[in-house]
Amino acid sequence: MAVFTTVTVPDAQTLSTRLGLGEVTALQGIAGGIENTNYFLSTTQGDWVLTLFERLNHAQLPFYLELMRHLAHHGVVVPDPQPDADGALVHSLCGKPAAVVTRLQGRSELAPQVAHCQQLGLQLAHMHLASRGFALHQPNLRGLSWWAPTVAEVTPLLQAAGENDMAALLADELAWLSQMYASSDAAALPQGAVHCDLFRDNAMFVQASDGPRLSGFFDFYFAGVDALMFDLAVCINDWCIDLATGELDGERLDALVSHYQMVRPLDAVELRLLPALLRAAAFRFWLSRLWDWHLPREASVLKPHDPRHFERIVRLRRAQMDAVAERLAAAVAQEA
Ligand SMILES: Nc1ncnc2c1ncn2[C@@H]1O[C@H](COP(=O)(O)OP(=O)(O)O)[C@@H](O)[C@H]1O
Ligand SMILES: N[C@@H](CCOP(=O)(O)O)C(=O)O
Repeated sequence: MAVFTTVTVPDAQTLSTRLGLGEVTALQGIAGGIENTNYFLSTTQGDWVLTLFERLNHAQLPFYLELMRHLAHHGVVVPDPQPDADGALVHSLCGKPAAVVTRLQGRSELAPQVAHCQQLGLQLAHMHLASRGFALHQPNLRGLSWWAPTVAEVTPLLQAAGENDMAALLADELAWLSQMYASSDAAALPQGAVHCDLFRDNAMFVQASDGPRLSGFFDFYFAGVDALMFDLAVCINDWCIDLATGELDGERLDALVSHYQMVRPLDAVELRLLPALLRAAAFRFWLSRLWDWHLPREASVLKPHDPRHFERIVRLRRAQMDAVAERLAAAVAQEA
């Protein structure tokens, strides 16, 4: 359950009135999620999601909420944060920073098929095109500059637990990725404000007569400026794998990459570095899961995700660089 702070109907009404959203007709806590307090809120003017932020503070939130608003106003299917009379998107409720965003229809597809990956590829590329005009800048806070100190923090804990192989792999992979990021190819990668955590549980689908239709992406609270291909790599490592083994599923990979390419063709350096960025994206989540596992924080991460899943993926992507490069080139060629 993810209601850390209880919100009453009068509390919600106060905020709804301030935002000009009408009378509250329903308020229901949302069970999913691990980080924030979320409620479905219905008013006489529509259906919304009310979030009370348990970790992020007022100063940190404008980047994420303004990005969502920018994307929503440029035709991308994302929740639209509602402003107050002064145009502010970050509000206060029950002593916490809060936001009210439009509610997406549908549900997450936790066993995505080719058709879901095609939709994801199209909409992800649209989102990357739309984010180009976004004026605020914040780096990906879970990027390379977070990795080195976090590896230093986690390594002694792994060693104390007798996980010396794991600690060695962490160090080796960090060294390889640091070198990759220092290359001229990496410096040439197109960048933008990207989601950085677009796993299958952060998208919604509705069923249309011709198949699933992506109704939106949400949970932008790890977004930041990074290579567009890093965002695509995060998606591939979650949407296009066999969850039990971490192995890539060729058909879903082709579907995602070829449909992305239809909207935003990859340039040569992006295609060349994508296998390396698959390693980077796997490493990022392996490390954050190790960090959550060994250094759990109060009032967040109720049930830490299993780091072993991403350790497996790191090992696979290291071993499969050439095979993955070939497969990606074929997927891109489908649409050339
Ligand atoms: N804009 C939205 N529209 C519809 N449902 C949403 C929306 N935002 C969040 N949800 C629902 O709330 C749940 C928790 O949201 P999430 O952002 O994952 O929480 P947390 O930040 O705590 O991890 C999601 O699984 C989804 O069901
Ligand atoms: N997707 C990350 C964890 C982030 O949690 P979220 O619920 O905020 O998406 C992972 O799987 O490690």
